[in-house]
Amino acid sequence: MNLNYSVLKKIINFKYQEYFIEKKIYLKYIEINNIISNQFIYKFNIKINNYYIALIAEIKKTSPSLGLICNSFNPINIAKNYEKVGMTCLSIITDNYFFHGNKESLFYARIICKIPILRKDFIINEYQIYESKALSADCILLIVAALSDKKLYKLYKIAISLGLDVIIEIHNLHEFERIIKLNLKFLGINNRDLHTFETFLEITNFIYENMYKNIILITESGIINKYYLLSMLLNKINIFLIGEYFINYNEIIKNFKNFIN
Ligand SMILES: O=C(O)c1ccccc1NCC(=O)[C@H](O)[C@H](O)COP(=O)(O)O
Repeated sequence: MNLNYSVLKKIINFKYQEYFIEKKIYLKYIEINNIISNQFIYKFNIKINNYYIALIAEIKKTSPSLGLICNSFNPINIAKNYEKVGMTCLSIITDNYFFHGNKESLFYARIICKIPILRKDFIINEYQIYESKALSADCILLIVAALSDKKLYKLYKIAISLGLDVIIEIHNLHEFERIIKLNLKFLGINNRDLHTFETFLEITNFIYENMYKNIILITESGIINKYYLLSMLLNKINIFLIGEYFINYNEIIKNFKNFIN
């Protein structure tokens, strides 16, 4: 695990403090939620098996790399709109300190939306996985760059045992080698280096060209126009996680139609 001085390191350090304090707060919820979901991967699997693209639309107000993205941020309305225009799944950032997201948004979006939801946060302990379940997330993200092998494997197993889907996220081939043993069917590739914020879409294409072809890739970050998307489609990458581009405009529906057309 390489956590040299970087934003990711700051976030992870902060998470250790945050969860030291928060652990008791959600305990009540955690005891009452036993719903098995497993809908997230299923949904985008259906899309790509039928030769559609699958879009995971991310809801975030700010980010360390971009600052404020959305002025009049209403995550529940955005979630409703995204569902209405036909997004495959939602990704809701619940980190508060760095992204100004919150857990309640996910909880309420889950009540009003039928499409599956990824809880996007920096998961570093077992407790957060139970918490994700309690919030009714369908899927969690595990960032390889933020976890030791031992912890990554442990958290992955716990999440699967609770009926959560998991997207494991890598940024380079070294991280890919660290997760080979998990025998994954799906893998998230973040085009953004979370230490430096440099974003290159070629990262996904490069990893695709240098790995087994039986793993389906989800490309994440930096997709800000349809030409980027088309270039990825040529490489048979057809699951996209898109935040800034969709959220940046208030006219989400118009924007989405432009994007698809
Ligand atoms: O985006 C950041 O600034 C960031 C910083 C540190 C850790 C994670 C970060 N982003 C999370 C993401 O991966 C993106 O929000 C997601 O892939 C969507 O990216 P985009 O379409 O470029 O908004």
